[in-house]
Amino acid sequence: MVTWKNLDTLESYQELKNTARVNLKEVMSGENGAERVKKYSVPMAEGMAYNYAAKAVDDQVLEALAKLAKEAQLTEKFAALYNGEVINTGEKRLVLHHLTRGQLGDKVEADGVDKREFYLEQQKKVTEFANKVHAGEITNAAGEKFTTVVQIGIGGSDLGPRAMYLALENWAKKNGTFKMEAKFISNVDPDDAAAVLASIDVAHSLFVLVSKSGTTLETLTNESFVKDALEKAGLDPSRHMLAVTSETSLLAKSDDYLAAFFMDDYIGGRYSSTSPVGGAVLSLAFGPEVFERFLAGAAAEDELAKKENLLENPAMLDALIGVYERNVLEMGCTAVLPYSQALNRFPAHLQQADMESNGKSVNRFGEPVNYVTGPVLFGEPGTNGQHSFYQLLHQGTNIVPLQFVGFKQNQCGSDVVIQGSTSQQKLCANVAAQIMAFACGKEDENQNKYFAGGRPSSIIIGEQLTPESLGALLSHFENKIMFQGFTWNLNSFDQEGVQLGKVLAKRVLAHETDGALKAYSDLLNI
Ligand SMILES: O=P(O)(O)OC[C@H]1O[C@H](O)[C@H](O)[C@@H](O)[C@@H]1O
Repeated sequence: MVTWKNLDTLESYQELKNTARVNLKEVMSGENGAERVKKYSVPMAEGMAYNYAAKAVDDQVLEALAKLAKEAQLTEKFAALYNGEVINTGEKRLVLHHLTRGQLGDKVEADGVDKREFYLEQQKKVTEFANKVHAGEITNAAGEKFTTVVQIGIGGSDLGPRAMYLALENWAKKNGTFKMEAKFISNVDPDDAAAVLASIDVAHSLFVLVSKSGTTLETLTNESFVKDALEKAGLDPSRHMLAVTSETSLLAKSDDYLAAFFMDDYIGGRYSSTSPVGGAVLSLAFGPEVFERFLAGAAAEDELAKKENLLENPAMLDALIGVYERNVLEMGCTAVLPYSQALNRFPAHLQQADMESNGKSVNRFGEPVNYVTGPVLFGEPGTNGQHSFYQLLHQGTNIVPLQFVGFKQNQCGSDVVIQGSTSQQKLCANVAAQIMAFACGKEDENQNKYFAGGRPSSIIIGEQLTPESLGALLSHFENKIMFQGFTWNLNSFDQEGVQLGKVLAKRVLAHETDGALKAYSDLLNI
């Protein structure tokens, strides 16, 4: 049995607050620092490692964090989740995204079926469909092969799949598994759909309409936009569109689609990349085998999240160091900085995954909490970010904990030696340099050129960004967010905070406004 308690009622949290602060600059200098880099590292799946040498922790803090993990029953709560308890209390739902990629515990039955079987069956349907499209067995009305796939969706039905597609696009081209180009339409801004439509050959395009609820205004509007374009091109939309939705949504009952693949209410939108929400577009783009390799990487990382020993559980450790930074060291933001161009949109996906999950002021029982919860998360790939917002990270008045991600090898294999080093070496040299610059700073009599240091970071290092390591990376962050939510005693799986704006926008469109909202409507010519 697990008990759900607020963080500030836990004894180990008080103990953690009383641990001595670590002087990062000191501990990362000299041979001491070199030792830490070797010692403070946890293996992840697929040969990756989570290295936290440059975080402001030492053995005492880690011990206190281990006690906190125990008292907060993080392992037991994760087990309760994957064994099918109603963890999403706000919506009274199970939370089963792990089951889309593996079986971590007991068989979970809901709605009268074995849920693992249900997810496998949907994945099989996606695989069969994608194989038929690639083989030219499913074609357009003229009998020609589809060459492009366009995902229409927003939020969780866009960000994760889009980030994953971009992460593997060049890898697939290099490895001969690239099958179809993918594009994404998300924004209700008509310029988004128009630009995508103008960039493709609609007659040879498949459109995947993705909406778990089947009611999202932006997605339904964009569906109409695309249907209109197909009709204007003399094409039958039902020969070009498929749907990914929950079985209970209205979309599931429509005959307007070539095929429909299902998820259910137990897969949160922002956790749906490993369901058909990501599966359809990724299988069509790269082949189902690549998608399965991605799932295998996620499943392997999920297994590590079950480990009770904090120092062997990278997601739990990352989560608790984050809680320490947020609640004890009082740092309000966090930045995710992948030194990999392919992870260009990964921070955007994590913005939703993290902030929509843990951006909350009430606990899982709806009672206000007396401590801070999820941080503001942002990020950009390095080295680009270095020439942009790193100024604030190095010398600003806020200390922002950083999460670097780096790979030893690039994806495309092409590189050049300029001034004695390859571009890949330059990329990796930069991330190493940044970690040390943030941790140790630099003395200077000129205050303008002085770097205080003491700015904590971690780095996930992998061999290469492949389907497996991408899956592992995704799982790591999903599980990190989950463990933080457990520690803060939040329900990380609902998102009531997005509702109010939707309701007010409807009112504006129906011209049912007064006061300032009416004034804004007038200003915007609605
Ligand atoms: O997949 P859908 O039901 O269309 O939902 C799309 C998105 O919109 C909602 O407003 C939520 O904020 C997101 O969590 C969700 O991913």
